[in-house]
Amino acid sequence: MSNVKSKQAKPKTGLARCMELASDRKGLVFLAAVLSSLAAIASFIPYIAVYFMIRSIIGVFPNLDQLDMGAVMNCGWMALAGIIANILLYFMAIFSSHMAAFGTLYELKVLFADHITKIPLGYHLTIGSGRLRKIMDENIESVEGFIAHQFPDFVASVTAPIVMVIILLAVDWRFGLASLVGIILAFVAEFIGFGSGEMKENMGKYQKALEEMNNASVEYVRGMSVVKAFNQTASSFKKLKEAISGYTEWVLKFSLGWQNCMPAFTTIINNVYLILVPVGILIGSRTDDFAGFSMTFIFYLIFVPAISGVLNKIMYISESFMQIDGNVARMDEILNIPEMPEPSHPKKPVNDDVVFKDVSFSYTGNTNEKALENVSFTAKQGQITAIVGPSGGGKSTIANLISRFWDVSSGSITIGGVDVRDMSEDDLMHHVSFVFQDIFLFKQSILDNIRMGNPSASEEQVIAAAKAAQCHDFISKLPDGYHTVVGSKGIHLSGGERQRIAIARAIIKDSPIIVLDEATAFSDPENEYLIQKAFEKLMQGKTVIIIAHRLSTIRNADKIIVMEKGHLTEEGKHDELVAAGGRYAQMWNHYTEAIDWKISGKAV
Ligand SMILES: Nc1ncnc2c1ncn2[C@@H]1O[C@H](COP(=O)(O)OP(=O)(O)OP(=O)(O)O)[C@@H](O)[C@H]1O
Repeated sequence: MSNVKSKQAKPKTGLARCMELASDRKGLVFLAAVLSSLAAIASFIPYIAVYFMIRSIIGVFPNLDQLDMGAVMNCGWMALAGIIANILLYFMAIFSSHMAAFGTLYELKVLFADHITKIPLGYHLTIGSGRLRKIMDENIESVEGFIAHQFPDFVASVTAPIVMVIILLAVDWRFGLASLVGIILAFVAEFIGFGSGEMKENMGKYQKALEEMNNASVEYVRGMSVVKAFNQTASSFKKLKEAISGYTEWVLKFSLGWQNCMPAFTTIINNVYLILVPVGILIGSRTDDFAGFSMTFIFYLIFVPAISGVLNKIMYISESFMQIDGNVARMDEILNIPEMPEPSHPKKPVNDDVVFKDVSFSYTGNTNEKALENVSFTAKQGQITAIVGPSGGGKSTIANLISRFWDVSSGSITIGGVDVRDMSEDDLMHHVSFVFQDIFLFKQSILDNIRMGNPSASEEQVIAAAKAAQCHDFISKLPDGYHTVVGSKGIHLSGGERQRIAIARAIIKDSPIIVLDEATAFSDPENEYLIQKAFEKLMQGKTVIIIAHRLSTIRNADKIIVMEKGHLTEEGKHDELVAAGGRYAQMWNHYTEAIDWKISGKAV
């Protein structure tokens, strides 16, 4: 991987960053720039040819029979050659720039895809898939568009005005200056419109708001069932509503920012004769050589409209420059997330004890907002350690840190005596299996979904795991059995069935450590019974860390730890903790009261 694509790139302008990204293809980019400039220069040739043609005609007027037809024809050919040269040179420029752009895009996408698999998994939870998709699809694609189109046009928009100014001043400096006034005014209007810091900032905010709206829309669509179930509307989904309002605000600010400059710019470039004609009248009324004057004046009348084309191009390029600045900044924001460091000499755990030692962690990097503070406990090999506590206590954070979704801020987590940061990613993933509440099934066959836990497993092994996870019966009843594709032909799996498939996945993975997030609610007692049975199979002989929501399931746990506001407040077996009369005892009393209430409520 080239240094140029280093992910720690400092903030740069979009142009500089795109050039850096394409630096492996400098030759092609340079060729595109040269060809594009030549194309722009060639585009002036027809105007000059037409001028010479008219000059030949006026030179003999009214005696047209003295007209040198050869010279006139040559002018015609010259105009045609200019047009063809412009087309060919521009085609070759675009061809070269596309060659450079496609190669760069390919590498960038591979780099980005590789990078997002190496950043801490926790970032995926916070960045959001809508935003990542937009960056991958739109922001990175725009780098390709910029190198392929806007860069050659940008070079042409620098060289063309220079050549144009030289021609304008060389033929007659007075008409030249008169023509330049329009160009300068147009540039001023454009600079006010697009070049101001405020507009750049608005463009950045508009792009960001678009991203947030994307993210919120994806989330809204995903959570549609919940929104509907609670009889809510899109406008009541606060996040989406706010994202749409934010987008509306910035798109309006950005668009309205143009409202004065755009008409000014358009008026100027469409009225290029505004100053030229009065100057022409002034000079013409005082000249002794009227024939010479009229030739020159005609030249300017023919040539000056070419200015509009050049200035129009510059305007669109200015807009794309603002966009690319924001696009590469957002891409670099992700590329600059440090990758999870991999140990150079990975160590192997000697057993499957999981030990938290003085672990503190903050999601924000702000040490005042700790999600965990000085948490120490040991989950012994082959034992069940349950984590309980009120919402926000830090239970999921503990689970996430074990598999390095994030790295601890201080302290250490070891597996079999080895800090998880000193284990290779493969080894760590091999050692730990997760079963979360939020289960993701791919649109693939159930067989492949279970096999995800162990890609080399045979069909028989998959079926054995499914049997252990209590899902064989319902899978067998599906139209294509294990080969039924999830989500196809109206196949719908219940929450409990999905959870059992996830358990089958973990069973087939057969890692020695299981981190389990017990589901908070089961739809029916039968499902609950089956899931419990599946859990029991999964937990057999493993080191289990279970985030428990119903205290009945953990009565027999070897150890229970109570988490409150990021602190481990109690630790022990069920009976010990109940006897201690602390927070756990209080929770247990509430729990048994609730059960009693349910039973007596049923009896009434
Ligand atoms: N991705 C995140 N970014 C920032 N803060 C977070 C993130 N995830 C959790 N937190 C914060 O960390 C603290 C601990 O949260 P955690 O999810 O670990 O609690 P929990 O005990 O699992 O809660 P619950 O039972 O509701 O799932 C909370 O204050 C929470 O707001």
